[in-house]
Amino acid sequence: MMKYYFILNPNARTGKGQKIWKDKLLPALRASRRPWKVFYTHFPGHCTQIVEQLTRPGGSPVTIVILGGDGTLNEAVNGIKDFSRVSLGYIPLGSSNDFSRGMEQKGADPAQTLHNILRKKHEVWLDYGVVKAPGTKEQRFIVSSGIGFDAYVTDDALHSPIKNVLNAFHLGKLTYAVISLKQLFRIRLQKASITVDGKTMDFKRFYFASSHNLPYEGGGFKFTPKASPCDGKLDICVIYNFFKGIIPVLLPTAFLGIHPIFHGVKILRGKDIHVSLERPYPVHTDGETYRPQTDIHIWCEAGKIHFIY
Ligand SMILES: Nc1ncnc2c1ncn2[C@@H]1O[C@H](COP(=O)(O)OP(=O)(O)OP(=O)(O)O)[C@@H](O)[C@H]1O
Repeated sequence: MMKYYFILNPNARTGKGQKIWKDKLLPALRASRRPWKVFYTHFPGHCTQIVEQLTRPGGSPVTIVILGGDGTLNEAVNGIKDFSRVSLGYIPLGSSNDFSRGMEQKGADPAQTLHNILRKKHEVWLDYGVVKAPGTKEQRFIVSSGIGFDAYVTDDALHSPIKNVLNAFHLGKLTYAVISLKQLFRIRLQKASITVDGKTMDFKRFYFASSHNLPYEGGGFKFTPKASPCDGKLDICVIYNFFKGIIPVLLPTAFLGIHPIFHGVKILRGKDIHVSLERPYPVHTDGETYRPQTDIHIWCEAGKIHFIY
């Protein structure tokens, strides 16, 4: 019988995920009488290490179920060695949950999702994206990867004390708005050249380009409303040529996915993308940031992930 491996980030949603695991999922799993094992992640990068061990070429088929947020799911996708013998399940226990929002899994009862995974209620072969910059390791993403303003905001939100200060005053929901305004003042706009499947376009006053496997990022911004994780392509949202004062008006419209009505928003689609800048901008993959880059190559790996839900 196929063994189920669960990987739980006990810190997801600042600890609430672990409680859901203990109270709801563990009893259901015990009652299911399936062979299973759980791993707890102890540090960033740990999930990738566990998945690497479980999916080494030559082993038997495994089902790996991730219990955490988008960051833990990203780590799992980055750890898979042999896709052909892995089935992946996901029970969203994180805070932003852009993956489950895009898969229309958001709000689903965790115990019901577990039940569906054990019964393989739905099966699909998902694409994932890859980013590569000169001299760096390839980085996979399952939701989106952006370069520019969105990555500045992500990076600031991960490291800035503003989040804790606002949380102390019960104003945590304002974190992204405050950080976005701060980064808007700071960003030095520049020209960008973007090539999609061999066709090059130039953009002046460039803010960011985010390449998407699924429609949402940043906790609900529907930057690419029509992105599909099963079409073998990525949708790219490019924001450019706006006066800075317009951005606080533009960004809220992205929650509804109606921002493409503005000049200065371009939605592109393709398999192979190059972004080239004059000065480095930071990059994020599924909300985790790494050092600023001037040239990145992004591409889509089609239908590699056997996903059950
Ligand atoms: N034991 C741990 N201690 C600290 N950080 C951890 C631990 N285990 C995993 N992490 C890191 O925490 C990061 C965020 O976790 P995760 O995405 O699961 O939850 P979240 O932040 O609540 O949700 P979301 O990413 O959807 O906002 C992961 O990228 C992972 O690297």
